[in-house]
Amino acid sequence: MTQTVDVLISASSIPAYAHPGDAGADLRSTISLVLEPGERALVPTGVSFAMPDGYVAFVVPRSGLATKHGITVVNAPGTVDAGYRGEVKVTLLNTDKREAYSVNAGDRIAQVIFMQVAQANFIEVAELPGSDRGAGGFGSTGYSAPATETPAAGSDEELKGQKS
Ligand SMILES: O=c1ccn([C@H]2C[C@H](O)[C@@H](COP(=O)(O)OP(=O)(O)OP(=O)(O)O)O2)c(=O)[nH]1
Repeated sequence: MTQTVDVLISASSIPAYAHPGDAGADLRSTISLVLEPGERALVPTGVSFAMPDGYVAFVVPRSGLATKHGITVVNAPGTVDAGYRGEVKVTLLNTDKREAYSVNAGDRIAQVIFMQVAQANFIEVAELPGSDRGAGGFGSTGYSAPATETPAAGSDEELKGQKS
């Protein structure tokens, strides 16, 4: 079942979830603007929140705008702190190299996701405990599919086996 949290809101248009169970509620622009290729702009949404401590709101791109028009959120996920009472704004970027993108007032430009977060209680130590991964990162596990015991259907090994 979907968890909910009470969030106080002051808004010109209340963000809506398109479907039951959706994680993101759509944010609308309060202004019209044109983003030229490669251009970014800080876009007001007309909403301000008060959420409980221990929560954060993340401002993230809409996949349709990203895929069809190259519109993204520069700092995604934009972090709205629980204590922030100002207007939520979205730093939109038009990554398309050729096409300008027009935003009309009222357009759904991004979405906001509410999540529980913990603050770290930093405990300084001389040496960190070991782990399976250790310090490996940044592609240390490679990029191709891991080798398997059984060759995939249609693989070279399987075809060779059929021939012999
Ligand atoms: O996409 C975003 C990101 C942030 N904010 C607001 C809410 C957030 O609580 C505040 C500060 O954001 P952040 O901490 O990311 O910015 P900063 O550059 O570190 O500024 P500050 O010094 O004010 O913390 O700005 C937005 O409205 N939209």
